[in-house]
Amino acid sequence: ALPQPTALSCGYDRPSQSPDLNPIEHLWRDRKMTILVGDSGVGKTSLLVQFDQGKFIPGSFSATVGIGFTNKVIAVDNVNIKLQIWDTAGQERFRSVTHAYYRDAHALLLLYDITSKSSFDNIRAWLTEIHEYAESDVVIMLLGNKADMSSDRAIRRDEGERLAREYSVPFMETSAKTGVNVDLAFTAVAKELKHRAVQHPNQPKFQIHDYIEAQREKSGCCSYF
Ligand SMILES: Nc1nc2c(ncn2[C@@H]2O[C@H](COP(=O)(O)OP(=O)(O)OP(=O)(O)O)[C@@H](O)[C@H]2O)c(=O)[nH]1
Repeated sequence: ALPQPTALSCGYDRPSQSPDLNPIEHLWRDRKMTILVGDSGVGKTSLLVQFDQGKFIPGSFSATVGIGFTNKVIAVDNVNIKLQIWDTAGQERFRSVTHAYYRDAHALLLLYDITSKSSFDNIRAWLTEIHEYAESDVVIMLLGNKADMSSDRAIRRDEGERLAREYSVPFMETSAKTGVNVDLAFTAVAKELKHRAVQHPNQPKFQIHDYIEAQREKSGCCSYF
């Protein structure tokens, strides 16, 4: 049995699949499980707090213990997509706990810290784990967090882009502190999940790239590829 959620917990009900519901109603009922993963300290909890509450709590770093989740509803083309976002502990000693959740994940946001070379170098190992434990059609997005700390940057943007391209996953740099690209990252995931569930349930496709591109053209906002 999976351990109960700890921090951020606000109740968990499994999606129910009633045959007399149309696909849109199923979407409303279903919660799309999205998991934040990456080394300890890259900013997973901070990213979720910024997305959920629109704030950044500076100060001392307190590592997540175990795993917890929060629910968010994102309107995508008049359909409400419920994301159940799980914040995992990056520390090695909790790794076996988080592996158990990969299998049920619809989406994974994989973070590194642009000021930490080791967190970037470990992305390949994270991707290996994801491919081992998660479903093959899981939506994966690579995020280079702490984009506000450009003076301490250890990983150039193009290095992040290159790695993402190598694994065919979308990429952007985010800042949990300033909020840059935070909403966009979660919205892009929600759009992709809606696209897969409603329009092409059997043909997963990274429409997410197109969406990010369109947003960039509209606002000039985003660091992406
Ligand atoms: N400047 C800056 N600091 C950040 C950002 N995101 C997180 N931090 C800081 O980095 C430290 C670690 O952030 P957390 O969100 O706790 O990291 P985590 O990935 O959840 O760590 P674990 O729970 O151990 O896996 C904290 O001191 C945060 O304030 C960011 O975008 N910019």
